[in-house]
Amino acid sequence: MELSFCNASSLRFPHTDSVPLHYCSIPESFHTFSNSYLASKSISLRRPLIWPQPRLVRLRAESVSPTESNGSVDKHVDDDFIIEDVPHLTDFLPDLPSYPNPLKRSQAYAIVKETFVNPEDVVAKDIIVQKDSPRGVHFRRAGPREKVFFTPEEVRACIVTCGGLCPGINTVIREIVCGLKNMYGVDDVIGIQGGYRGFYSKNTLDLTTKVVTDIHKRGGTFLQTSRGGHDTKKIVDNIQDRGINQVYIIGGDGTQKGAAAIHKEVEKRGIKVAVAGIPKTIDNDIAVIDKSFGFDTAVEEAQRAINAAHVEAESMENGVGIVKLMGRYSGFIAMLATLGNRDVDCCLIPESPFFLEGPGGLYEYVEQRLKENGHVLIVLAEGAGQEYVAQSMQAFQEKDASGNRLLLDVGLWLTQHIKDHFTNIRKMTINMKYIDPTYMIRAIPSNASDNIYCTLLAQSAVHGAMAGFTGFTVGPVNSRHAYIPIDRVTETTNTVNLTGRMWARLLASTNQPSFIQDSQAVRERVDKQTIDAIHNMIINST
Ligand SMILES: Nc1ncnc2c1ncn2[C@@H]1O[C@H](COP(=O)(O)OP(=O)(O)O)[C@@H](O)[C@H]1O
Ligand SMILES: O=P(O)(O)OC[C@H]1O[C@](O)(COP(=O)(O)O)[C@@H](O)[C@@H]1O
Ligand SMILES: [Mg+2]
Repeated sequence: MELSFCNASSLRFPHTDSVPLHYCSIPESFHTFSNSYLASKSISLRRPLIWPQPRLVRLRAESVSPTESNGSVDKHVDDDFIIEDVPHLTDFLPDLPSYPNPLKRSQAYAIVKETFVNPEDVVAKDIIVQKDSPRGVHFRRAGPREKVFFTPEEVRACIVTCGGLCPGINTVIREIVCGLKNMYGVDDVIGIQGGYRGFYSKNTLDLTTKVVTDIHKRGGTFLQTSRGGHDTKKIVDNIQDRGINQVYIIGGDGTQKGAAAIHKEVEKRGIKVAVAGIPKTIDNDIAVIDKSFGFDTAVEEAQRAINAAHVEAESMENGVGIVKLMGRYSGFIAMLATLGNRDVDCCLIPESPFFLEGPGGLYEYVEQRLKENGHVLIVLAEGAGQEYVAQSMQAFQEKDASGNRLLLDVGLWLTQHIKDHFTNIRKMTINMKYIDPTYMIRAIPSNASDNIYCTLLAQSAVHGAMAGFTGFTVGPVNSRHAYIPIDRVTETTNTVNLTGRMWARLLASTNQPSFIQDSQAVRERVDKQTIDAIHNMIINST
């Protein structure tokens, strides 16, 4: 297939009808797919795809010498060096005064050699490159800046937690409060209770370092959470009424979309409010960042359930242990909990369709393991096989308050089907043990490594907001913390790459069937889906 530029403002897909495209409206994710993807598929462009305004490289006044500086600057150094920058309060409040960062005087940072992040520092999105590959996409490196745009006395910060639970939320809350106080001398931090709707329907909590000192030892969220209830206007009215000027929003993909809407409304109203998103998701489904906080804790905690199922299964003749783990659309917990365990015979995830009957199917494999090993252990993600469950239950699509599709219980469904098959068709007696530990895993406090991660996230968010950045999400990209435009993390979902090496490692470790009879066909399907996704994005953006 060949893609070519027809002219500067339209892009043609020769194999389909012509799809006109304004050069200035190529969606960001297009670029993600584009240069490297297109190159790998031998798709040639007559000129490289580069980011159009306003997402083109913009390093602001902080990084530009006084002679160069007259507001924001396009730093279009190289066609293939791209910085996806985050907004700054001075974008819509150009006369905002700045102040020297008080961190320099703080006890903690007094002897640090380079207290402040070099404004030119960026973090590369892709670190596996070849000699001739484009330099690609970069994000602004997180950390303290020489100039801040708030005095400690003027800051009134708030923290809100939304969506499902995840280990480590309380650590993030604690470290935002302590970071603001201990690094910047900020005393005024309030907690919004019960998620987004708490902005306009509940009283706030005063969050002092004393109040939050022990909360990291508890699971859940000290501030409570909810789904639904996002009303941008009411929320921003409330932010204004309460005199809040820094908003820290902890939550998943839905929450980050809400944060982006708040940021846009704030910008529209021209008020000095920095909006910082801290990504939370136990499913690890947030794009761009390496991994979400609480994920390691969840994988570790899942071992207890998997081990229990294994003990049960191996203690009886023809024991079948099934464990259901979280993962709506992304099977990361199931995949890594399986890889970390080694007793698991089969892992089923939403990304990888499976089938039950016939050669290469699950029943055949279960029977083989029962004969070879006397027992079998299956781990499955809640989103796996939903199409089967929906068919057999003739369910209609229900949604939760946030609009997420409510899943049917695939664990119970699979348990019943395996039982029926072996009892009625194979006339074998099996001992089935099904464990669903999902809420138990989510509700625990984070482990030590996640606590460290949560601290970095919280402190990076505080540094970013104090430096006047806004509309950003913070997170590690190739293990260096970065400020990422919120839209960037919400426009796609992080899922297990079936054609990547990690899934192959799992298959090699469990020796389970891949449920793929024709791997070339799957690769082509994945490729086609990618091309279709690009195509759809182009259509949607025109
Ligand atoms: N597209 C959206 N725009 C604005 N707010 C949203 C959007 N999607 C979800 N939200 C809000 O974000 C919050 C959490 O969303 P949810 O999907 O339940 O959890 P998570 O953030 O963990 O994905 C809810 O209050 C919901 O109303
Ligand atoms: O029952 P609840 O509280 O709605 O949560 C269930 C969902 O929450 C999750 O744990 C995480 O979802 P979010 O990231 O959207 O909060 C999913 O794995 C699961 O489907
Ligand atoms: Mg979500």
